Amino acid sequence: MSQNHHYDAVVLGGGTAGELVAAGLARAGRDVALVESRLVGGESPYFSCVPSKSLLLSARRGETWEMALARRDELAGHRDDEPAVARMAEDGVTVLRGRGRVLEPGRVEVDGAVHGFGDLVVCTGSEPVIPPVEGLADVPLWTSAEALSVPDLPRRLVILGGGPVGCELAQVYAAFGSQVAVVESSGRLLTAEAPFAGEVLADALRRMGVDLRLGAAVGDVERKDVGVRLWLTDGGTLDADRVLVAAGRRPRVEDLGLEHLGVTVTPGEGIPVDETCQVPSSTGGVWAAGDVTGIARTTHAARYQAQVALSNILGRRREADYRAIPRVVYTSPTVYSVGISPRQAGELRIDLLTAGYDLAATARAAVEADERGRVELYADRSRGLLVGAAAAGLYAEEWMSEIALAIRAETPLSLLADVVHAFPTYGEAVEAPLRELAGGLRDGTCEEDPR
Ligand SMILES: Cc1cc2nc3c(=O)[nH]c(=O)nc-3n(C[C@H](O)[C@H](O)[C@H](O)COP(=O)(O)OP(=O)(O)OC[C@H]3O[C@@H](n4cnc5c(N)ncnc54)[C@H](O)[C@@H]3O)c2cc1C
Ligand SMILES: NC(=O)c1ccc[n+]([C@@H]2O[C@H](COP(=O)([O-])OP(=O)(O)OC[C@H]3O[C@@H](n4cnc5c(N)ncnc54)[C@H](O)[C@@H]3O)[C@@H](O)[C@H]2O)c1
Repeated sequence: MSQNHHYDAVVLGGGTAGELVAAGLARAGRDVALVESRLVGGESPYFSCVPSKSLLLSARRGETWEMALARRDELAGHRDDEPAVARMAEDGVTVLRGRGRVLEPGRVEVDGAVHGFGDLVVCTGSEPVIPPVEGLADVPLWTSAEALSVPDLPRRLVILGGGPVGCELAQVYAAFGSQVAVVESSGRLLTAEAPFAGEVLADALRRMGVDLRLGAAVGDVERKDVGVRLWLTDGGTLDADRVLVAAGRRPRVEDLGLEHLGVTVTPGEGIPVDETCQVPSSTGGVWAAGDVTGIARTTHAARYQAQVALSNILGRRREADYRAIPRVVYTSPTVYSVGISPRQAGELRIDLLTAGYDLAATARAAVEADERGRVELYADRSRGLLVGAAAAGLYAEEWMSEIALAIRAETPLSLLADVVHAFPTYGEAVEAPLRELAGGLRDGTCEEDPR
């Protein structure tokens, strides 16, 4: 096959990470092509972050489903990527529409046309995992992409998975009147995070009428004359008009031809990257950023990795540091986690010192008439440093940012314990646990709240 054009760099995948790398390289004078098989912009603006946050906000405001849909679709640009394509063109990026696949070192095929490249940046994102449940393939399924782009409001919705996607969408659909059940095979919601966070959220969802089936898996699914019946491993059954699969996502690494560059990929696992976002390869010049690396799987992490890759491709060495990337579930109340979780600490054998505080004890909770939630801070006893935190509470995504900074900057606990917060804010809730941790590390004990 003859080659069309040689680019300094080809970026595979035009989502959050791919757009940022391609635009940055083009602005620096490189000849860049961005290959995108679906919509330039990727998941975040059209199928994930933006529509889900829009619907959650509409639910909190008490809007009708019709108003919420109109707002969601407006914010998602009606899933038209022409403005994004135009922005790429303004930056000097050539957009190649189609599926990209590496043919050999320095050559990539995009829907039959061959192009040359110097550097290759893989930003192909992730895809939903469909669990191997008997009968599931024979019933009409939604993944989050359908749930966030179609206009239907199912009367009875069963969600498989109680992670961030399952919890956010359970709250959306319950708020607008669907009868929602969540089946979560582990014993609790948000199983990767601090146990109290899942409990606060479970309480909020149950109060909205969500039927939580925790510790049960779906054993079998059968299509009925009307809807679907699901048999659970705990002996229970659920009837639904729609099943939404929210059972995790996996990096999109297959059929990219990376083996031609000496890159080993394992289905279900991220493309390996070093701290500069470079992929070990036999040719050099291979980079990856975003969900495809399987490292942090959020839009802000995709942007961070894209900036790191961009800097290194341009010859300015920069290393990624993942110690304080926030993980936020935008339900009401919000669940915010950052750094090491208690579960990870157990896996890594880190001896954690924990201090917590109920938000109900803040004056702000009384003012807002919302006393739900708690904050917990985790220090590494051997290093004497704050290494993780979790909070469930109103606006936690905003007032917990200082804790991310403290973890990233390794700010001494004695200094953090001296920081003054405005009254009356939820942010005051971190003061007592910070003092408790500082005191506990000094004395080898963890003191009671001295207030
Ligand atoms: C329901 C939901 C809600 C979420 N909410 C949030 C949130 O509130 N905040 C947050 O930070 N994160 C959120 N996330 C995560 C966030 O969406 C992702 O982390 C982010 O979109 C990853 O960006 P990316 O650039 O890595 O991949 P993507 O945005 O997925 O882009 C990858 C692109 O590559 C293209 N592609 C793949 N293979 C090829 C190929 N061979 N050739 C050409 N093109 C290809 C795809 O079509 C896609 O457009 C949410 C995720 C979900 C599912
Ligand atoms: N606000 C945000 O930043 C945000 C929001 C949503 C999603 N995300 C990203 O999207 C990714 C995917 O989220 P997710 O919630 O789909 O995945 P997840 O892996 O976090 O959670 C999936 C859950 O499904 C459960 N599960 C798996 N198979 C099951 C089965 N057969 N039956 C019942 N339960 C089953 C698992 O135990 C797990 O708790 C996350 O890694 C996250 O980074 C981010």
